[in-house]
Amino acid sequence: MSIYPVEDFKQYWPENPSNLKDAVENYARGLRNLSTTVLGLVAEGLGLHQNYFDGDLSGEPMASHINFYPPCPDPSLTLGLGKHCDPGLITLLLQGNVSGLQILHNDEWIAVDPVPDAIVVNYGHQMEIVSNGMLKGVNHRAITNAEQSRMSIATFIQPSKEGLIAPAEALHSEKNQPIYKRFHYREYFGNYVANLGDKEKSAEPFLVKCA
Ligand SMILES: O=C(O)CCC(=O)C(=O)O
Ligand SMILES: [Fe+2]
Repeated sequence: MSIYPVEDFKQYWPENPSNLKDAVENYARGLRNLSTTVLGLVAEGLGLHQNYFDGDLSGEPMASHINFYPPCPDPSLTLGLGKHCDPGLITLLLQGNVSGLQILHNDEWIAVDPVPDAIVVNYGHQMEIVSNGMLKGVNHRAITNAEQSRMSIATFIQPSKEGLIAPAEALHSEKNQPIYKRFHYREYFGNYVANLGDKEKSAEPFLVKCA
């Protein structure tokens, strides 16, 4: 569901339970502040201006996916959510207290176990592109377990669809050429959906090819 800007979406949220709208509003505002803080710190860490990710680069309305994974009698037979990389800049993930998230690192799936009240920050694919490959959009998936159901809420911070994406100028040079061309996020996103979240296939048309 779309959660931010609150004024644009509050009218569409369910009326029941009666405290839901206020709870979602608090959550949405809190997550927006958190995302601004995190993106400011990441920008600084990359040597960019603290406001680099403000505006179009994080301008898409914030949407939350509420994922519910029922217990699965034989988890070896199915995944809760298959391997993918989130498309945007960062994803803020609340994963409750049941394990299930795994990230792919050096061809190995590694569990990211929940920490009480903590929010996981995953880099999305646009972060990799804007940082010209310095940061990596993380491939991840969710597994099921036989005993407990699991719920997670993933909130996506993404560029506006008409926003222009390109490696930040300060992060490439004569020696360190840009890996990606400039493109509109809309073009990427269409490709992402068509390729079911596959990073390499989604970015293929936007790669700078060496002659
Ligand atoms: O359930 C999880 O931990 C992961 C959810 C996720 O990756 C997503 O909604 O994009
Ligand atoms: Fe994801």
